[in-house]
Amino acid sequence: MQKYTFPKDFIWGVATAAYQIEGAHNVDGKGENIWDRFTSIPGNIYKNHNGNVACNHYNLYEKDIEIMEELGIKNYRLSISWARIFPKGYGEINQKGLDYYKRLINTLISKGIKPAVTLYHWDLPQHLQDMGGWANRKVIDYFVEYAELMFKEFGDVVPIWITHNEPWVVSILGHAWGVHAPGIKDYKTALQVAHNILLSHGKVVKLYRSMNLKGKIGITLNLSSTHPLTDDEKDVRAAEVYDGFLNRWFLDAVLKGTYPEDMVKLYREQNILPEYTDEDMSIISEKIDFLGINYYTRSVLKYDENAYPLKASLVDLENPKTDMGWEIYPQGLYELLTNIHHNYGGVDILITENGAAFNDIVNYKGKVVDDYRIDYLYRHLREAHRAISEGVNLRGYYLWSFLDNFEWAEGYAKRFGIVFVDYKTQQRIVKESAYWYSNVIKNNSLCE
Ligand SMILES: CO[C@H](O)c1c[n+]2c([nH]1)[C@H](O)[C@@H](O)[C@H](O)[C@H]2CO
Repeated sequence: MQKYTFPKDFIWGVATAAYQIEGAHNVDGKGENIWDRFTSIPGNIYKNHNGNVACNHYNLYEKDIEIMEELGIKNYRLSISWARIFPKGYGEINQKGLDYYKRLINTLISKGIKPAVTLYHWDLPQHLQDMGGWANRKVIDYFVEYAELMFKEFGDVVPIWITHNEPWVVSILGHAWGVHAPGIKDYKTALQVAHNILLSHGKVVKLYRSMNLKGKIGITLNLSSTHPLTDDEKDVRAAEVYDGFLNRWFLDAVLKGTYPEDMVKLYREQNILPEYTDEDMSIISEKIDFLGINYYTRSVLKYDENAYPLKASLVDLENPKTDMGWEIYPQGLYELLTNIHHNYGGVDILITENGAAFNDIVNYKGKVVDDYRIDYLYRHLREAHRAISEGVNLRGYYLWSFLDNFEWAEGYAKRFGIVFVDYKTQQRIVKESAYWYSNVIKNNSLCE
């Protein structure tokens, strides 16, 4: 039987995010955030679901951490809800919110589970949105103030920090396509938001360095290997442009301190280029300790004369898909990892999200036999191992997600968890994929 062993100190973890699991949306002094507001508007979310209760992790975190401990999970990526700490986004601190995260993080550490904290996973305090949100450069300063408090409170016990989760999703889905909070549909605003988020990232990295903290800090980008539908030069160009739009705009800014020239030219021609300075770019590219990558699927592109602003459209192929409709394409992870390794100086990489939604059911024995998810995870970890064997500095993998949770615009209709959540009873059922992953962690290897 073929065995694929990972490096000795490889980080095996699971991931979640505050708004998707905590619930307690207006409890203990938490301020309103943009997802509380966005989900309260009928029509925005599948069946008007919201995160008001979610997995009730705010109250059940000890039970959830016990499950992690039983599974031998030693690393947990979580996010902090900014509005629980600063209800208005700045100024007055909500001590009960701070105390919750102290309890949560101390419980993890007491169980030997290392936290990796995402400072921003999409849940901007609504008060800041009311002043323009990320399109307003002032919000950058408030993010730095929030980060500084988090570093002061938890900097000595949290070894891994992620400034932002997926600036592309925040900017494009939230400010160009309008399908995420705050529901704006304007590309110029979206690209200015992306820039301001990247600038806030760089400022927080500089702050972290100035505080002489001993952990590692990075940013998480959602990346996807891009493929032309055909070898027609128009399709090839469409894939290149989409690669610039999704991947290179962010990778080049963070790791090279420049925006890619082809995209600057395109955005300038479309009059959607953000305002920025050379100093901004220098700050944005402050050296990071790792690049976080969220990978789920590849992107196949075709030329489309009518597609604004890229003249490129995603193609939906008739290939095996997850419940999200995303093609299952494990080799795309290998392509991405090797491309980044070769094009961006061998930066250390953490896969901060990879996983799959499937239509899980609880069988007559009360079990969730999610073999499809095990197959997805196996195939992607196999590609990760291939990349490592070819020299890629891949240091860890956080599975998305520990719990079934609120899947943004899809509400609770999509289950990504390795632990099933019955939202009516809040009962947890450990899925077969969790036991499988527990073995991978224990053996630090994949077995065919
Ligand atoms: C194209 O997928 C994105 O990279 C992506 C997928 N996902 C994400 N980003 C977010 O970081 C999570 O909050 C989602 O729950 C998760 C599953 O949808």
